[in-house]
Amino acid sequence: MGVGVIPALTASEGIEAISNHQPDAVLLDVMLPDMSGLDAFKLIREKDPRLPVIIATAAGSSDTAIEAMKLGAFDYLTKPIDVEHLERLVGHAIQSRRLASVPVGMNNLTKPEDKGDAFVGRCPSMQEVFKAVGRVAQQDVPVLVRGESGTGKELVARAIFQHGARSQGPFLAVNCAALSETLLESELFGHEKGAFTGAHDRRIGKFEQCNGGTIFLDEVGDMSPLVQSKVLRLLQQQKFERVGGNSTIETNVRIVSATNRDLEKMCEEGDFRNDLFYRLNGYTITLPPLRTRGDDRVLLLQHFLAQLNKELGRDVNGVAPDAMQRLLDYDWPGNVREMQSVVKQALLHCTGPVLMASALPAEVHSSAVKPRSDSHGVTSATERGEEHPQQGGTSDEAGHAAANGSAASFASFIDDRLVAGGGELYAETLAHMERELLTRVLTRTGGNQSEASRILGITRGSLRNKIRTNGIVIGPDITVKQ
Ligand SMILES: Nc1ncnc2c1ncn2[C@@H]1O[C@H](COP(=O)(O)OP(=O)(O)OP(=O)(O)O)[C@@H](O)[C@H]1O
Repeated sequence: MGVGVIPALTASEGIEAISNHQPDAVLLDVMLPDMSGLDAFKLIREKDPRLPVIIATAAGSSDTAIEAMKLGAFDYLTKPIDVEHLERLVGHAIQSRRLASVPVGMNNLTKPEDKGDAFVGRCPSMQEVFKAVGRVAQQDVPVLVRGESGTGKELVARAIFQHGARSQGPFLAVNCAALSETLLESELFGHEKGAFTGAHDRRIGKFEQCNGGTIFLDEVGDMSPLVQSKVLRLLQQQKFERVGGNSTIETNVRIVSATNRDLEKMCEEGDFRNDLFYRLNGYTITLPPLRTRGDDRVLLLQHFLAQLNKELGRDVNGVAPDAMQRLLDYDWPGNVREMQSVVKQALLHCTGPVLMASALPAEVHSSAVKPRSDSHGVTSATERGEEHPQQGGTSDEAGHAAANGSAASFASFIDDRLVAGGGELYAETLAHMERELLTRVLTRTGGNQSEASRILGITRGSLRNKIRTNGIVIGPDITVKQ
């Protein structure tokens, strides 16, 4: 996995190693020569309550691990250890450590010498966001972070946690769109042994684990009605039951949630509970789309150039004027995340010290013809070409022109890459095809994701992830029926 490992044979050796090396995660056995795993866990937790600890336990003796999870351990593994599961858990633990501990540097809240993730923003609307974070972080109210995909909602959630009164407590993130209803319910609330097929042991959920801390519910608009009602009760009473359990458990968590969906409209249409919306929305912070952030776009380009030059071992220190113009003309449907990925792709294709327009990915080029969203708000390079008014004609003709146009743009995409020398052409071409396919199907279904996932033969969750990772925007001005 590319992680360094520091072994320790006793609890006291381990605790000393934690002080000396400040690891990102701890793998802790429960059978230790000098003390019980639970006592070792308590000592580790006293030192650093945010350090993710994964407990390893023998099959059939998971009680200690479950006890530790109630006290905030990250997760547990049963022996014999399944290496793939171990890798996954360690990966999640490191990511969780990063979310909780790497400081988010907002200009007006942290000093320049602070190391961490820069939250770049000088335009008035971003300054308002930073001020709002400053205002609300110390109040223990639920916060709803809104904004299109890739605008920085997770950074805001981390900043609220880090500047809040619970900053010494745990911070756990759950993506509500990534899990099926049953798995999400169990992830959030835990389950009792035998609650459903495959529930071999009791499991402690994130709300219980995160007691005293902050939980980040990402894509909160994707929760099913059942999970919505359980979260509502939790917000009202700070009480819940594990799935399949009778005893009521109390917890004390602060909820920061995020969504790119139109929750008001979802409430009107009965897809989201009104009462939950008001509870989650103690305070709203809305991130502006990147295309409205003026000169921040240049600041962000410089920021990503510097960051990615370092990461990729490149030394590209300028942007050619025509490349800059294209980057500024582009409307960034996938916002800051898309800019990060465009700069990365451009650096990989760049051959000299200056970033030339030819190194930019195809979607940025096709926006040179000023884009507009289609009537369903689904935008992509291809759709923009397709709907360009100059193409004229009937909608059928436009459709054929679009099909030919996409074939041509696809061929030229491959040709451009061949000229640039390739390197990752297979992966890039598949990504290009995927984006093309998704935007066409979503346009055909009028933005209806259920219908689109049926046509595509993939689950809705998987479609949502693909929409997100491909930076496809289904705008707020359309009716998106789930
Ligand atoms: N203003 C910014 N300055 C620097 N980096 C940023 C900024 N905004 C976003 N990023 C970076 O862009 C990426 C996407 O940000 P983030 O995950 O916070 O977006 P999001 O709105 O939560 O996305 P999604 O809706 O898809 O979950 C991250 O790598 C983040 O660090």
